[in-house]
Amino acid sequence: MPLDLSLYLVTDSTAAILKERDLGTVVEEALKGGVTVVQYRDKTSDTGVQVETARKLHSITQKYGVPLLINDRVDVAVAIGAEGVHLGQDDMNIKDAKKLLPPNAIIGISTSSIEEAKKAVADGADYLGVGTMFATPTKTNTKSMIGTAGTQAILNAISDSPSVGTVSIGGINHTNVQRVMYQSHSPKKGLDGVAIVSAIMAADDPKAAAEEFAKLIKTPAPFALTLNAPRANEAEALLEEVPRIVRKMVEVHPLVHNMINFVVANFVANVALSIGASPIMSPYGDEATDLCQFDGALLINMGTLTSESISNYLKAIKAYNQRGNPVIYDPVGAGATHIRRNTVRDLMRGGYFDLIKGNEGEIRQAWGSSAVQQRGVDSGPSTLDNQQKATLARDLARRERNIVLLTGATDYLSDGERVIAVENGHPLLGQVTGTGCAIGTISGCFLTSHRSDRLLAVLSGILMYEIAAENAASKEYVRGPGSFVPTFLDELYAIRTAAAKGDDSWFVGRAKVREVKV
Ligand SMILES: Cc1ncc(COP(=O)(O)OP(=O)(O)O)c(N)n1
Ligand SMILES: Cc1ncsc1CCOP(=O)(O)O
Repeated sequence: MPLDLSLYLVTDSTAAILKERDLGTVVEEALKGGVTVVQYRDKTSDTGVQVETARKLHSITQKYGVPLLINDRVDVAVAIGAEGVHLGQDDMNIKDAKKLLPPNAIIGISTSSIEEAKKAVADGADYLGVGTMFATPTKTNTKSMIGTAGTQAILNAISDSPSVGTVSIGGINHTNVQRVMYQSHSPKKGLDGVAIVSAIMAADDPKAAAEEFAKLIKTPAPFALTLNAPRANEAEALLEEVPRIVRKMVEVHPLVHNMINFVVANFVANVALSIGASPIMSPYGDEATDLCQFDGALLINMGTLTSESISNYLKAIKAYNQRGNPVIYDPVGAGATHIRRNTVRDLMRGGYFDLIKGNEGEIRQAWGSSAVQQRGVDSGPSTLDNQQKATLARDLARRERNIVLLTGATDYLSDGERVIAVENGHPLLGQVTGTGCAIGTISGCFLTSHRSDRLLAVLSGILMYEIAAENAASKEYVRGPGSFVPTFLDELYAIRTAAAKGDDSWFVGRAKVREVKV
């Protein structure tokens, strides 16, 4: 029987999940919906009951040509002639299980670290249950939550073993399954599927739930990033396209939904209006289901975080992710408090960000560096040299499979392959609150208007913004931050007006951009 791990059902007979229903009926419905493997997992029944139940389930799975695996109990698998077993780290080891099982039996094992995964491969496992992906009420005694980043690291470590299958398990549902498959991906090895308990077993209609999973697994995530192969002179090639992308953004007049801190909301809304976009400031997560229909971008800026913000953010991220519209994350002050540190972790687990934008301290926190202590929202003294900043931006973008912008005197922008350094801008930008936050909004406008190359979209936004700042600062009547702000808005507006007329002269010879090799 071939092993197709794409939609792997793990059974659960507890009242909370199975309710009053018959296990065999629920499993059969799930099989009708497209489940490709069934694992019988029963932590409480006596051996006799387990053998009887397993035999009944086997007669059902055989009708659908789907393998039945038994959780933990090699003896039960042997007794009923099941296709294989799923073992935990504390169960019988693979070598001993092989002695008891027929030669073609399937053996899977749970792994939550690189060491466990490498050992499982060396011991001859057919597939690995990799997890726990996300916290789940179905199993609370899990060893560690590894998320997509931990899963990617495991896949990377065993990428020279293409024949060993992998499924992710823990907290996977219809909302996150595409992101789990997309982000849990190393260059040479991706997941073969997902293992699901409650999202199918507890569903009112297990057949429909399985069908929906099968459909989602086959379809690329709506936010999947197409990586454009770097060209010989990448920076120059990108720059040639910038004026066209700015013109396009002005034409599109994009909507940008800002969940932004109250300190900068007014300024940021004015920046968006000046460039020809349409801003809406809405911290209310339930509004996102309506707002995302307009195909604009969502900005999450956690500058003035409250106890209610997080659930609002997660609702909005879910709506925009499902629709495939850009989501930008600005983890303001990410390393300032333990609440913010946890929020970064929870939001990054909770949804997909097309762009993560922040200063050095914030990007290091998003990466998960320990001992990042920001003083307030400032980055604090830099601990990284330029090459390290470029590498950090590249690594985070590669891990998250998105775009990362690390801001500073030099901005580093990466899609995981290319790294572009931008040296435009003016020191007065650092003297006005909200000028950093506005880059998140600007990026949203450009990501909405130009979807085929997200790095180019964000680069175009940064250049429009920073060249306008240089133009403003060069006026002799600009004496400091106070006179800079209105002039800056005027200069953004001037570029927008020029672009609308097809005039690209604002850009000629102005970009200070280079490609960084890391
Ligand atoms: C496919 C898959 N992966 C992981 C597990 C978890 O197994 P284990 O760690 O042994 O925990 P229990 O399931 O025994 O509670 C699994 N069952 N299936
Ligand atoms: C068996 C198991 N092992 C790790 S998490 C888990 C339970 C997954 O359940 P659910 O799919 O309901 O989150």
